[in-house]
Amino acid sequence: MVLVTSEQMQALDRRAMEVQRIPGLVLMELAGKAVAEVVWARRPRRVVVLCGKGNNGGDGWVAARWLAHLGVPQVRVLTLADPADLRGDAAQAARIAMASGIAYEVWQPGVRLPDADVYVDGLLGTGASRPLAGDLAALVEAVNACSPWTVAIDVPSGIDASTGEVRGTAVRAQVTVCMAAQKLGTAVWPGCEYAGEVRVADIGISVPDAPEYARLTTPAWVARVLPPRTPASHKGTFGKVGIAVGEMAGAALLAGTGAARSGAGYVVLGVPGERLVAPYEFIQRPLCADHPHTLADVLADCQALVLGPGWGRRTADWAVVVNRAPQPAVIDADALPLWQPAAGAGAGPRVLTPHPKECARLLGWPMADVQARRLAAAQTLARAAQAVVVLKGYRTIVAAPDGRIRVNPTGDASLATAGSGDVLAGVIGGLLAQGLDPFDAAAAGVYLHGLAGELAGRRLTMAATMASDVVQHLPQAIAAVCQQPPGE
Ligand SMILES: NC(=O)C1=CN([C@@H]2O[C@H](COP(=O)(O)OP(=O)(O)OC[C@H]3O[C@@H](n4cnc5c(N)ncnc54)[C@H](O)[C@@H]3O)[C@@H](O)[C@H]2O)[C@@H](O)CC1
Ligand SMILES: [K+]
Repeated sequence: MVLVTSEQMQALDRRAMEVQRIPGLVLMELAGKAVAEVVWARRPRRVVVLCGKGNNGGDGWVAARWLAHLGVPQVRVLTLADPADLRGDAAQAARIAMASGIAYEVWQPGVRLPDADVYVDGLLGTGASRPLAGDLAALVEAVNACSPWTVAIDVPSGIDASTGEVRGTAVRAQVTVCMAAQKLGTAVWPGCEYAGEVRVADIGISVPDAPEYARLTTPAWVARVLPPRTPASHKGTFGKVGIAVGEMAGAALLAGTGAARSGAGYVVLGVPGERLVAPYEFIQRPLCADHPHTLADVLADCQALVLGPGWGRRTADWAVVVNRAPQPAVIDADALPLWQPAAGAGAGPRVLTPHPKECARLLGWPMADVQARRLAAAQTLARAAQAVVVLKGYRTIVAAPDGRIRVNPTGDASLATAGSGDVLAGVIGGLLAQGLDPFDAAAAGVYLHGLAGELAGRRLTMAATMASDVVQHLPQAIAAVCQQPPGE
C-alpha cells in the first residue's frame, strides 16, 4: 500500500486541481465529510472541532457542518484564526459552516477547553512547516489531557507527515483519517503511535502506483513475491543458505531453522569447533586445523549467506567473507561493524539488519536520535553502507540505497526476546537463497517474522514466547499470507 510524503501529496493535490480541474473546495468537502462520518459512527453528543489557519482547518469546518447535519446535538469549532482572516478554500468552508449555524469561538490561550465526547484535530496537516511551540503547543497538550477520543484530520498535528517525527509536541489521536493516501509519517514510529488507527478516505484524487512512493507491506504483496512451488520444484530450486557458526552456536541454529522454515532448500553450517547437535536436515562442514578450508571455501556453493549471529569475538578472519563473498548476504549482529562498502568490490548485495543501538553505532549518532528519526537513520545508513538496511524495532523500516522504503506493520512485543533477531536474519537469508531481490527478501522476511511472532504470542502469551516458538509459527504465517490473492 502506497505511503506518501507531504511533498508527494501536495503534487497529487495540485494535479487534481490543475489537470483534472477538480475545485479545491470539492476536495475539501469530501475530506470533511469523510471525517464527519468516522466521528458520527460513535454517535457522540458533543464534538469540538479544532481548526487551524490552513486547509487542514478548512477540512475541520466542513466536518463540523456535516456533524451537525448528521445529527450531533452540540458541535463547536474552536479556531486559531478569526474566520475573517482565513484565505482561499478554508475561508469559503468556514463561511458555509457559519451560514449553516455552526457555533465557533476564537481560541484564547489559557482558557479552559470545553468538555466534549470527541475532539477533532484540524490544526495542522501536510502544510506544517515548523515545530509546535508556545501557545499552540500548550493547546495540543491540553487537548491530549482532556479529550476522551480524538480524530486527527490527515495527520496528528505536530507529527511530521513525511517522517513521523514529533515536532515539539503532538496530538495523540485514536483515529487518523488520511486524505487520498496514507501519510508516511503515520506509518513509522513514533508517528504511528500518535495516529492510532489509520483510515484512508477516497476524495477522488487518484494515487498512481509509482515506484517513488514508500510502501506499507501487505500480505498480498508478500504472497506475490514469495517464489512459487511448482510440482517440478526440487530442493536445489530453493537454494542453499550458508551460515557461519561463531562462539554462540545457538544463534546460528536459530538462524538456520529460520532459513529452513522460510523455504530454503538446504542449510549449510560452517562449524569451527566440535560437531553441533543440530537438526538432522542441516549440513555441517568443519572449519578447523585439520581441515585447511576457509569459511569462504566451505560456503562457496551456497546461494546466500547469513553472517554475524552469535559470532562473538570470532570475527577477525571472517571480515573477508563479509566484505568479499560474491553471494547475497545478511549482515547481522557482530558482523555489522565489519562491513566496509569500499572494501567490497566483487561482493554480492548485502542486507544489514541493525537494531537501533547497532544503527546508532554504525552512524555515529546518539541512540535517541535514531529512534526519534528512524526513517532518516535507515535511509542515511542505506546510502552510506550501499546496502539494504532493516532498521529493527516497532514498525521495522526497510530502506534501499536507491531510496526505496517499506514499512512493516507486523510484529509485537512477542519478538522482544533473545534470539528473535537471529531468526529474522535466517528468514531473510532463506528468501535470498530462493532468488528474491534483496530489498524484497528483507521486506517479506520482516513481515513473515513479525506475523510469526504475533501468532506465537497469541498462542503462548507474549511474555512466554521464545525465539524458537517464533520459528515454529513461521509455517502458519506463510500459510496466512499465501491465502491472500497476490497483489500490492
Ligand atoms: N487540495 C488540497 O490541497 C487539499 C488539502 N486538504 C487538507 O489541507 C491540508 C494541507 O493544508 P495547508 O497546505 O493549507 O496546510 P495546513 O493546514 O497543514 O497548515 C498551514 C498553516 O499552518 C501554519 N503553520 C505551519 N506550521 C505551523 C506551526 N508549527 N505552528 C503554527 N502554525 C503553523 C502555516 O503558516 C499555515 O497558515 C491537508 O493536510 C489536508 O487536511 C484537503 O482538504 C484535501 C484537498
Ligand atoms: K491534523
